[in-house]
Amino acid sequence: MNLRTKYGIPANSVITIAGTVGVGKSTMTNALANALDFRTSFEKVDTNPYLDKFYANFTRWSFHLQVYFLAERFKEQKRIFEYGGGFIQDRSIYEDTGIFAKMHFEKGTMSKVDYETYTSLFEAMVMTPYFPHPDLLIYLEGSIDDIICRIKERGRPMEQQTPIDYWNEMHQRYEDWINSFSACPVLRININEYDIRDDESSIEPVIERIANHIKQSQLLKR
Ligand SMILES: Nc1ncnc2c1ncn2[C@@H]1O[C@H](COP(=O)(O)OP(=O)(O)O)[C@@H](O)[C@H]1O
Ligand SMILES: Nc1ncnc2c1ncn2[C@H]1C[C@H](O)[C@@H](COP(=O)(O)O)O1
Repeated sequence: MNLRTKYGIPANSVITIAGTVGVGKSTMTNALANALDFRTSFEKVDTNPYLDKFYANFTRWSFHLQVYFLAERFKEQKRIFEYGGGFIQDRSIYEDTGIFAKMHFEKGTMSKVDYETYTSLFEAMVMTPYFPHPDLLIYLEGSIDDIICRIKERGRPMEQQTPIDYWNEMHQRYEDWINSFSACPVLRININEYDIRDDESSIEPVIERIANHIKQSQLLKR
């Protein structure tokens, strides 16, 4: 019996993993998909044509990058829908607007007109009754020091050259954002509560919590 069946997680569930850069979303996405026998939906970092340029010049490329991410995530949303669910998704679509676009607008690295154009596109595409929200958003949280260590350890050049203040600000914004997030049920997990890199079996308690959370949310919906 696999862990999905053992804990009664519906085969068509869609679980999205949220959290700041470097917190461990991709690692968790892989671990959960393997354990539950679900498909994965990843952000494509290496083939993103704007990401390097964006890190080199936020003001010049922030609008282009947001539109690119929005299109990519929307295509992924369609793919998930066409398969009928059964997916773990690395980063939610809500973070693009709630964290990144907002932060760049408020810091002055995205113009007001670009931000308004982007927001209206996002709302027209996502905030409609036809857009399927995930069954669960897992929010990974950890201390800024641990997260910065992970960003350094991963070693993406564009992120190494980015000032620490950028990651500090993002970390704070994530905390504020998740405290008022209500588009779908949320399970908060601290990165010190599991160790899937060195101990594969530590995924099982996480799965048990996911199952309980999905069950509770379904009861509340009735
Ligand atoms: N549970 C963990 N324990 C220790 N290191 C981890 C853990 N999860 C992820 N990492 C490491 O942290 C870095 C960032 O992880 P990643 O999953 O790529 O984060 P994200 O997708 O949130 O940006 C990687 O080097 C990864 O190996
Ligand atoms: N919407 C976004 N705006 C700006 N930058 C973004 C956005 N979504 C992801 N990113 C960046 C952040 C990281 O450098 C890479 C990949 O994110 P990760 O959290 O490591 O999966 O893309």
